[in-house]
Amino acid sequence: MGKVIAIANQKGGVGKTTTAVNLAACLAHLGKKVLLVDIDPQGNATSGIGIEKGDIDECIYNVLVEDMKAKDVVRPTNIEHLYIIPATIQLAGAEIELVPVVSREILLKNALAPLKEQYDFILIDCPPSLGLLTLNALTAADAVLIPVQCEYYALEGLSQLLNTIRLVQKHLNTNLKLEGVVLTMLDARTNLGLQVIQEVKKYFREKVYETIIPRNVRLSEAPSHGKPIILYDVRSKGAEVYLELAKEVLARG
Ligand SMILES: Nc1ncnc2c1ncn2[C@@H]1O[C@H](COP(=O)(O)OP(=O)(O)OP(=O)(O)O)[C@@H](O)[C@H]1O
Repeated sequence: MGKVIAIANQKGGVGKTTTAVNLAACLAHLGKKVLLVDIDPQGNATSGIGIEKGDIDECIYNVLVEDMKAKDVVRPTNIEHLYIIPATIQLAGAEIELVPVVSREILLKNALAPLKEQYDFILIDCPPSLGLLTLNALTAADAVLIPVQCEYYALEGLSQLLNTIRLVQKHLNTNLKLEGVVLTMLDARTNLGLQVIQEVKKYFREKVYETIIPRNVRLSEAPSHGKPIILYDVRSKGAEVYLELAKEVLARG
């Protein structure tokens, strides 16, 4: 059975999508069959992986709101072994449209269940909120990976997220584990970074791995330089840190 990892943090711009896209590409490069599920209405993982917005007929919206089968929305990407369920701006209304739906927190879990046997990893790129879409991701996931940008307000935001994760563990998904914390856009290990890690360890008994993604890692080497989300060529130096992260994810199993 494939492992489902939600990449979540309700804080905006902390590196969720950049981590999701590059981790997915690196896991695929290491020979794993990977499905990236974009549940952020901004659709940055979708465009970041190379799918033009005008080129999308069906997306995760049709799965969650219109009951379409997830397998019918999966698309191949230009990267071998990497597939995506795209998102479009249509998804922005889904949280309101789903209000009358009973068990609306488990729609994604149910939709992805038949795909778990077909992929080694399913990565879910969450939107910057703790709303219904993120709850669906946390409920569908086996583990959650938290990108944290180490700045002054990081700890406060993190404690909100960890509180939500604990509530999800209690009420919606007793199997949810913490996969790890990715400290993004850091130049070096700082006191704030260490404080963030300590905070996480207070909440979780599982061993949490820590990966540091430096700020502006050779952005100029990225083939999609100039786009908001950088998808590194896995052979480039910029991808090294994501390859290390992918190896840690594999080692954890
Ligand atoms: N390691 C990094 N070094 C420099 N810039 C980075 C790094 N990681 C991400 N960025 C940049 O920071 C911005 C936000 O990153 P990203 O979109 O991945 O965050 P996000 O948490 O998914 O955002 P949102 O909350 O809007 O979904 C992007 O412009 C991205 O290119």
